[in-house]
Amino acid sequence: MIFTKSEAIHNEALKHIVGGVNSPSRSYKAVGGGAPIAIEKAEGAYLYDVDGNRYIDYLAAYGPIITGHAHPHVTKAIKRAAETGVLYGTATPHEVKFAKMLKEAIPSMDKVRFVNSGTEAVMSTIRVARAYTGRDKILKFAGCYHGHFDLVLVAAGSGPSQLGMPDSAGVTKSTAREVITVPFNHMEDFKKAMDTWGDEIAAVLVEPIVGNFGMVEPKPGFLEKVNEVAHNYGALVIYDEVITGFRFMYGGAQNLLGVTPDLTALGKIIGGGLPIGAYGGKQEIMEGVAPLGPAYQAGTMAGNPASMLSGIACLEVLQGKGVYEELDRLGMILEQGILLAAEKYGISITINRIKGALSIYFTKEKVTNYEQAEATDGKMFAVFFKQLLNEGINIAPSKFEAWFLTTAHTEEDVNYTISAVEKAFKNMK
Ligand SMILES: Cc1ncc(COP(=O)(O)O)c(C=O)c1O
Ligand SMILES: N[C@H](C=O)CCC(=O)O
Repeated sequence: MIFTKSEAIHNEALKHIVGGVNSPSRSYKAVGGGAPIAIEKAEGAYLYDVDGNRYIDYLAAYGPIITGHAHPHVTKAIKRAAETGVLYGTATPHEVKFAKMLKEAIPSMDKVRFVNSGTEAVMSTIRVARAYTGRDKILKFAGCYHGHFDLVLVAAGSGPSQLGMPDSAGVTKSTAREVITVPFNHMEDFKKAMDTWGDEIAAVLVEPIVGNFGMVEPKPGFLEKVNEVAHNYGALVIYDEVITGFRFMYGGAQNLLGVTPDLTALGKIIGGGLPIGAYGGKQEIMEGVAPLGPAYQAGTMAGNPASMLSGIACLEVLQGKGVYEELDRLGMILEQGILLAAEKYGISITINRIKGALSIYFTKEKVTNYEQAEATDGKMFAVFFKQLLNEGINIAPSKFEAWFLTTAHTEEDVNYTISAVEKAFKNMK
């Protein structure tokens, strides 16, 4: 494959955009460097770069594109928004319709608020939890990524970990002191931390199914116990469902797992590809938000009609019969095909898959927490990434990010992908 034009664009980007990328996760630094592919257009399961190469896309823009690129129903909604004015700074019927849809899908949210990103959604839940409890500290789990505001850039997974900087510079020591970090899936450490700081903790923040050091499920009973212990100490529980919301079923991971938080943060999928975030929770907690309560949170672009209409359209597609069953079915074919290929060429891998989302770790060991994910072979991953790219398969340039199937992927796409993986493993053995 030739990447000449992508390289030229990257060289130009380096002169004008920090690191040549608008989010560090997009850089190829963790996979040996090089120019990220520059995309000209996308349709369905495919990306087309400026050099004329086509890729089967499992990045899905880090998750939001669950209906595939330029899905006609979503595109129609975005066109409608463009034609009727994209921002009014007033109330709209769309935001009410969408809020109702979210509440019906995720019943733990009595009231919601729209914001513009997952970062904002999580940040707001923390402010609301602090306002409600009158406490300052939060507890998070190592390797979980919750956006790029100061408080959660401590032991963060995803992009920060990919670049070897889970604790960002620029976060003050006093901010870092407000965050307690414990390993995911480790109840003893969690209990110990709560016994020590429980009375000062406003909220326990958790990705109920982790998506930022690969896909990692909670051990049976873990989240139930987190709820019990947190509530015993008067702390709230916040689920960051920015990745997991509407990923595995119509609703959140909380619906799938049958555990309920006090507050939920959403993003990604609910915007149908346009910028969005939302948060919600129990009425008495949410009514602490301005203008009803003392916790201030605002936004010029919040609830903008384009994101609302796009999000509604995306959820309408996801309401279709058999959508999630098909994502699961294709996910299973992909998982089994890759495992067989690995066995054939003696490559040690572990796959964590939940329905249509999966991660491939270069290790023989199980991966249930961040430490284990970090210990997996990054060099092997880097080679794998480049091999796949050359075969026309686009995944995230990081061993910590997941593969996402979309409603646009076909069995043919998946079978082609398996053959590309097989070729890659053959070259890597
Ligand atoms: C679980 C989780 N929370 C929060 C965020 C932040 O969302 P955004 O990038 O939209 O600010 C992300 C991804 O970036 C995420 O994966
Ligand atoms: N893993 C992150 C979110 O899920 C990736 C998004 C980004 O950092 O740009």
